Amino acid sequence: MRLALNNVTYEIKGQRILDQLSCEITTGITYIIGKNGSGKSTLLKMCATALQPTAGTIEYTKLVENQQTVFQRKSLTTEEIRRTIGYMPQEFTGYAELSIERYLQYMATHKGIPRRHVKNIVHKWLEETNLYPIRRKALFTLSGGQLKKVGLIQALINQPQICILDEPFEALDQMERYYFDRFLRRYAFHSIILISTNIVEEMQEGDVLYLDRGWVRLFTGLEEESYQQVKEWIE
Ligand SMILES: Nc1ncnc2c1ncn2[C@@H]1O[C@H](COP(=O)(O)OP(=O)(O)OP(=O)(O)O)[C@@H](O)[C@H]1O
Repeated sequence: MRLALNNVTYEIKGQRILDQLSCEITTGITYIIGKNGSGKSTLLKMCATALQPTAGTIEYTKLVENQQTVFQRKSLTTEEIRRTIGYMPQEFTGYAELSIERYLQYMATHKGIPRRHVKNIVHKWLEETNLYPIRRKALFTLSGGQLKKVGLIQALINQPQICILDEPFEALDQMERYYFDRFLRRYAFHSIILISTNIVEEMQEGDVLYLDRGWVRLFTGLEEESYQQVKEWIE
């Protein structure tokens, strides 16, 4: 799977938020970083097909084998992208009146997990993220960290090939961050994972897309030198 941004520009109310952004992103973790208001959430919404660029294109392609057994790149349609994506927006709320368990079972079914497996899969996630004891609480009664975990689970539950997570670790404690981070790291071998963050300490090895008025710098492998550089930009 490959994601290509080609001169992506986004304007709203006369303000240019992203200016001719171009880069290619493949499987693995890519951190989207930048100061407050630099356009991280806007970019992620566009990658999740929730917003359209004002100009330029966002293209997902995957390798498919044709009848002559030759591999070719095929562009995914919007429908195919939506079926392939797990997205957690920054302001995730889910269906506020549903309980955690009902909501996750609903999402798992909606995302195509066979009904006979749904209960077990949801049960496992609830146990592993310490949400099991409060599984019957309605989403609107949850704390910020509890809701964030539900948001992450719904995005990851069907192991999507594209995960788009907007500030996923905000409000999580150290152990919970560690749990999701370990999961994403394993998962990054076969999926594109986009994570926006303002916290450089959260970043592990990965690529970095730095948004600064349309400038883009992409690092492959986050080594000590690049890590320090990223810290300087953010501060
Ligand atoms: N609906 C809107 N109307 C007007 N301006 C908007 C709208 N949505 C976003 N913006 C502006 O676009 C810019 C980028 O917003 P965005 O939320 O993408 O930034 P961000 O990098 O995710 O910020 P943060 O780190 O604070 O979450 C901001 O200046 C914001 O005020």
